Amino acid sequence: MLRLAVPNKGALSEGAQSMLKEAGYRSRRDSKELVVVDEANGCELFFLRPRDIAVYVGEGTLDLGITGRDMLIDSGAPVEEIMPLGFGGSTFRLAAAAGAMTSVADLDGRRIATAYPGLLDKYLSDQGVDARVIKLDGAVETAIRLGVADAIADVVETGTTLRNVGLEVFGEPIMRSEAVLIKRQGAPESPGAGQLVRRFQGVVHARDFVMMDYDIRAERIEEAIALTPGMEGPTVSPLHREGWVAVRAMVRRKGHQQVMDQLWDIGARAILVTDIYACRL
Ligand SMILES: Nc1ncnc2c1ncn2[C@@H]1O[C@H](COP(=O)(O)OP(=O)(O)OP(=O)(O)O)[C@@H](O)[C@H]1O
Ligand SMILES: O=P(O)(O)OC[C@H]1O[C@H](OP(=O)(O)OP(=O)(O)O)[C@H](O)[C@@H]1O
Ligand SMILES: [Mg+2]
Repeated sequence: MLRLAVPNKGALSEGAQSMLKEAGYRSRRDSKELVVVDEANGCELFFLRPRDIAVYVGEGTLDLGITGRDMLIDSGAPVEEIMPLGFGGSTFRLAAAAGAMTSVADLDGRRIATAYPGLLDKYLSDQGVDARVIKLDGAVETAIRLGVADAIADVVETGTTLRNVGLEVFGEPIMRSEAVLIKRQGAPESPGAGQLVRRFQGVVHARDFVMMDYDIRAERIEEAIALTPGMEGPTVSPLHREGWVAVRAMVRRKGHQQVMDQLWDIGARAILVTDIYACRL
């Protein structure tokens, strides 16, 4: 049976559960359920702290896991990313009191509080900065006010938490993260893993793309295909009306309104956009 680690709480938990549900796997009945056996799909789901997931997968006790890219790097565990999952996006950034610091070089000889010491240590040594890393468990933004640190390195999504305590980011983002599917480095493919990856890719594509249908005069078809090339190529079918064709193609959700404008400008009509419920490309 395929053994998969899923975040049990926190910022990645809901996204991971929706992804599993859309991919046809069983979900847990309540948040206290720690192991779910999905007989129909031949897999077992283990609900674990997101921070521990890379450790379990790195040890080889579990075949696959869903965690954050930042947590994966922070853990230092021997795991690799199979695919990004398109949710749980964040940046990992340095911050200090407004106006106090402008670049990473200002950190030399200073104290930096973080819940991600592995990730921060690696960054500081890459940058050649000698600073003291203070490891905290969370709510690190308060460490500056309480005099425990001069700067912090933390997850920033909307920036609201930083603003609320009068801190400002400085320097370039240390990294961009999102939820990722991971496996042990160099591990052979576990039975059932290929199917799970294809299903997850199907969910990611179904969210990223829309289906576009429209009618257009046959002589403008090449221009239309250039705008909506589809995957293997769009489906073009004859219309009952002489000289017209119907076109059907998958189009990226982002920017699909612009594509509709451009199709309209070359004479396309009855342009319809629909969500894709599921797909396998
Ligand atoms: N707004 C956000 N706040 C925190 N983490 C986020 C956010 N958006 C996405 N993430 C991602 O979620 C993961 C952190 O998850 P979570 O917050 O559950 O862990 P944690 O902070 O160690 O746990 P806890 O908050 O329960 O102590 C990271 O990969 C992070 O990049
Ligand atoms: O930029 P924002 O949208 O404000 O989000 C970022 C904040 O959210 C996370 O905290 P979390 O709620 O996980 O608490 P924690 O610090 O205890 O982990 C993170 O550590 C930041 O504090
Ligand atoms: Mg957190």
